[in-house]
Formats: sequence, structure tokens, C-alpha cells
Amino acid sequence: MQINFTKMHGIGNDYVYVDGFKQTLLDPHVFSVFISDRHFGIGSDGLVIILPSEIADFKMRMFNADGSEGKMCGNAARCVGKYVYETGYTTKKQISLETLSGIKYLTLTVEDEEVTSVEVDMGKAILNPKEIPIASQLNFFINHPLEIDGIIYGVTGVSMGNPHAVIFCEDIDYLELEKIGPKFEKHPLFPERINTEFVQIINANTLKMRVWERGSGETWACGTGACATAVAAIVNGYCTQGEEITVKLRGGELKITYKEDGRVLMKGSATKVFEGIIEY
Ligand SMILES: N[C@@H](CCC[C@H](N)C(=O)O)C(=O)O
Repeated sequence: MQINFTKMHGIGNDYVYVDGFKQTLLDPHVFSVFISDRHFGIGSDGLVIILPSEIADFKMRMFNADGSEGKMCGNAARCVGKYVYETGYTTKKQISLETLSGIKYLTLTVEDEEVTSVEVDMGKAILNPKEIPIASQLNFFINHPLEIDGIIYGVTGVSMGNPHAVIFCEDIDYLELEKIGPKFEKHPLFPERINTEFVQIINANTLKMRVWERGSGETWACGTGACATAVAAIVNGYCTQGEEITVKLRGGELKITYKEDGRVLMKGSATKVFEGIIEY
């Protein structure tokens, strides 16, 4: 069987996009593992399928590189906005997108018919451990100590539709994420595993972040992770709610605003790399 695909990335967080209007993938979990392999597949952080929706303009399903399905992906949401506009599926610059964590609203910036950036209304951040989920009876999980390999980390739990553990560190460049990331991801405190962000404060409006993603390992960016990071920085008193925060990731920058009403806005680029056909 031949599958047509488009390779896209949001500041280096790269996925293989399959147009679900034209093709049906019977086993997307298995297909995601196959195409994500950087030696034997296409090479990506996972798979995104763009689909029709009965309750929004479009629907997105996303799968991590290990085949697990993610409920939300910020970088993929921006790329889907670019894809549906530039393929002519819509002429709208405000698009609703169904995800497993609810409907998200995209606003496209278009120059010469090319989508140059996308703002996503990511909905409300969730700080209640039970909803994240974190196995804790606390009402909030803010800078809570967690020992991994003899080191105490201060963990702030945030859900952006998917679970995040945010940790503020002095210097993130030296961290060996491939060693410590899996220990957070699989810790019994996090019954659905967790995405972990390691964050350095640059100043009150700028944060630097690396991420170990549940199901994909270290990626060059994570949109939901950048949103969770901005929220965590605010609840820990490093930044101010309502102000725009620049989150610098390995693959580029995102602009995040945690609004007074609890919604989080994320703005950044979306890039198409190439199209192809793969035998499967
Ligand atoms: N890279 C994504 C998040 C992808 C899903 C995540 N690994 C999960 O399983 O929750 C983003 O840009 O938000």
C-alpha cells in the first residue's frame, strides 16, 4: 500500500502529516512507529492525521513515535492550520480544530497566500493534580519535591489537555535528558506518564526550555509544553499573568500569553518541509 504524506514541523517538532480526507490508515499506532524511525522510516516525532469533523472545521489525531495517541499537540495544531489553508480546504483565517482534548481555535497570519504564523487558543490550563493526572491528594502541585537518582527536583504539574511536569533549573544545557527524562515519564506519580519540561529563567518575559516528551523522547520543541511552562513560571512567581512570554526551545521560539481568564494563547511558525509517498 502507498501512503502520501507531508513532512512538516513547528520549530523543529516534526511530524508526518497524512491527509485523512483522501486516505484511511487502518492502524495509525503501528504506522506512527514505522514512519517515525529516523533510520528505517521517514524520521519524525510522530504522526498527525487531518480529518473532517462533525463539530469543528477540522479534526486532528496525533500519535507519538512509540505509537501512543496524544490528546493534544500545540505544534501540530499550527501545522494543521497551515496545511488546510494552503491546500485550499478552507479560505478561513479563523479555524476551529477538534482534538481529543476539545476544540481549539486557530488564527492564521497569511502573507502572499502563505501561512507565516498561527496563534492557537489552547483553552484553559488545568492545575488540579487529579485532572492532570498526578497521584496526589493536593489541590495544586506547585514546586513539589520529587527525588530522581538522589536529586530533588521541584515539580509543577500543569495539564494543557495533556500532562506536563515543569521543573525550573539553573542551567538546562548540561542536563542528560535521555537519562533523567524516562525516569520522570515512567514515575508512579504520573499514572498516564508525563511530558517533562526543564526550564531556565532568562528574565521576567523570557524562558529557555528543553523537553522530554512522553512517547517521543527529547524533541526540539513542544507547544503544549511551552504553554505549561509559561503557566508554571507564573504560578511560581517568576513571570506575570497577562504578559507575553517568549519561550526559547531548541528549534525556535514561541510566544505564550496566560490570560487573566485562564486561557493560554500560543503563537509561532509552521513549516512544510517536503511531500512524499511511502510503501507500507
Ligand atoms: N509535541 C507536542 C505534544 C505531543 C504529545 C505529547 N507527547 C503527549 O503524549 O502528551 C506539542 O507540541 O504540544
